[in-house]
Amino acid sequence: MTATQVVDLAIIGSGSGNAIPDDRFADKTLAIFEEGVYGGTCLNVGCIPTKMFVYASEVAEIATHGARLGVHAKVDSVDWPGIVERVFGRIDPLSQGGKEYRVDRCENITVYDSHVEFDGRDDDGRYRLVTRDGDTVLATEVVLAAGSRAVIPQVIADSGVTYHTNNDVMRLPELPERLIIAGSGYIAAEFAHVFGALGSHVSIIARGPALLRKQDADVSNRFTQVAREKWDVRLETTITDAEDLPDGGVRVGLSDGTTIEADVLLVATGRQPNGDRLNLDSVGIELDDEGRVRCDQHGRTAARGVWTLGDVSSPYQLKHVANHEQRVVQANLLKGWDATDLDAFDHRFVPAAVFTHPQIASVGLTEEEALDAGLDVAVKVQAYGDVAYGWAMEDTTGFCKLIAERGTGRLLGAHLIGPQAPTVIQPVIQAMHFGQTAHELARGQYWIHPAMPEVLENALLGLEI
Ligand SMILES: Cc1cc2nc3c(=O)[nH]c(=O)nc-3n(C[C@H](O)[C@H](O)[C@H](O)COP(=O)(O)OP(=O)(O)OC[C@H]3O[C@@H](n4cnc5c(N)ncnc54)[C@H](O)[C@@H]3O)c2cc1C
Ligand SMILES: NC(=O)c1ccc[n+]([C@@H]2O[C@H](COP(=O)([O-])OP(=O)(O)OC[C@H]3O[C@@H](n4cnc5c(N)ncnc54)[C@H](O)[C@@H]3O)[C@@H](O)[C@H]2O)c1
Repeated sequence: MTATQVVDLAIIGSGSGNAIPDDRFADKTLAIFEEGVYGGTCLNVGCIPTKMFVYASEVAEIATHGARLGVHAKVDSVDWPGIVERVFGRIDPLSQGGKEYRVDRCENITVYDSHVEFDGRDDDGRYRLVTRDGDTVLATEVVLAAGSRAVIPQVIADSGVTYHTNNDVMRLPELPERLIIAGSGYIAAEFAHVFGALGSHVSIIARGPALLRKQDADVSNRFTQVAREKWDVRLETTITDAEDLPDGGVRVGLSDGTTIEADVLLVATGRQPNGDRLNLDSVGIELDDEGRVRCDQHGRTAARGVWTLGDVSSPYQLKHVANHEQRVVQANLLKGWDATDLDAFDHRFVPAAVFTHPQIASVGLTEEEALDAGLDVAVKVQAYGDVAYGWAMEDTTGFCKLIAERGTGRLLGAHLIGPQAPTVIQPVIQAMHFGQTAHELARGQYWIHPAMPEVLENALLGLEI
């Protein structure tokens, strides 16, 4: 089909962007463009499937290490195709159903299964959007919700070696015996756990001196130490060359002169916003130095009527942030570009978690950031092993690190590594948002005994503020 359609609102990207149209948009005509799988990264190739794999790996990890609790269990076998089927047997119908809902049941919405780019504006000032399939849509307003994509280091791209990313590694036909992971951030840490716990031999190639270096230094160092005990971790090392092996598998050469052979190479070296593939110049929208679409706190770009949200523009590549920004932009679309009461992005206390093993969660400033900001800080590190539930688990590596301002007791940051860290941290996120001090959080409520959050309670009480 090639046609020209005129709409009130065009949305580029069906991830967080797909949540914008609701009943309040029933009187508007809309177009949604999606060049990939409907529903975007989180649903199809990101948060949700990865965590479904992580949970299976967690079960394997616990079984494998039961002996220290007196439970002698072992993992007899891993049914990788069965796990893949379980995960995508649930996810694929959700994606398909989401698309069918928009196509079949939303009369005011047209879905275009194609890459789209801007081609300036027409004489009436409407944005001209042209798809790769040859359709043209003229839109009064546009939302950029185009997300991000995996960055492939030049040396890997140029080598011609077969590599995988998060887009396809979860659909491998069989569990690889040996896996090489390039990168040492979120995705590397999560997939190392997924494949390592299920039985793959994992090699991580990290160019820096530690894994997860954006975390607080104590967390990054502890994680690196734990990781080195179970995976082949190569620090301060880069890939210098790579090739497919004649009988299958890959070989990579490293900067220290060694080589590694494996069945699969996974690239996890960061994600780049997709704004560079939208021909934004034609409508006067700029990217910042990190390649993100520039916008104000209300999600407005420099082009009147063009809004933006999520990975394509946000400083945080996280789904809960994309969802928040989507709600802000959705509200502002309804209020109108010039409204004086526009909603604003709230990026003050953005939490994040890495679902690796041990789990990691953080919110607020690292100790280094707090000191660099010139704050007078109190720091308390409390081991999971100091509280009753930690004893129950025989935990020896987990801890909770809190950073607060001396004098006021204002909570500045929390960094946890250990079982259920993403759940245990939530009271700190809440306290920071609602302005509760460390003392109020510690003593203004009950803490269930002897539950894991007691590690947080004890850390709060231990802060010398
Ligand atoms: C492996 C992995 C695990 C993750 N795990 C977590 C997690 O546990 N927790 C968390 O908070 N975050 C996680 N994230 C990050 C999270 O997935 C993203 O921050 C979030 O999905 C971004 O949403 P979005 O709506 O901005 O973009 P997306 O969901 O990526 O949607 C953008 C859509 O736009 C489409 N598109 C782009 N350009 C065009 C174009 N020109 N024309 C047509 N269509 C276009 C794309 O195909 C895509 O479907 C993870 C990411 C990855 C990769
Ligand atoms: N649990 C979660 O919330 C979750 C999970 C996965 C991904 N994500 C999001 O997706 C983003 C992307 O994940 P990611 O792990 O790809 O990125 P990342 O930014 O977390 O880590 C990128 C890693 O790649 C390394 N790197 C970058 N360029 C390199 C190069 N040329 N050669 C070698 N190493 C290189 C970096 O040093 C770093 O270790 C994350 O930043 C995060 O926001 C979130």
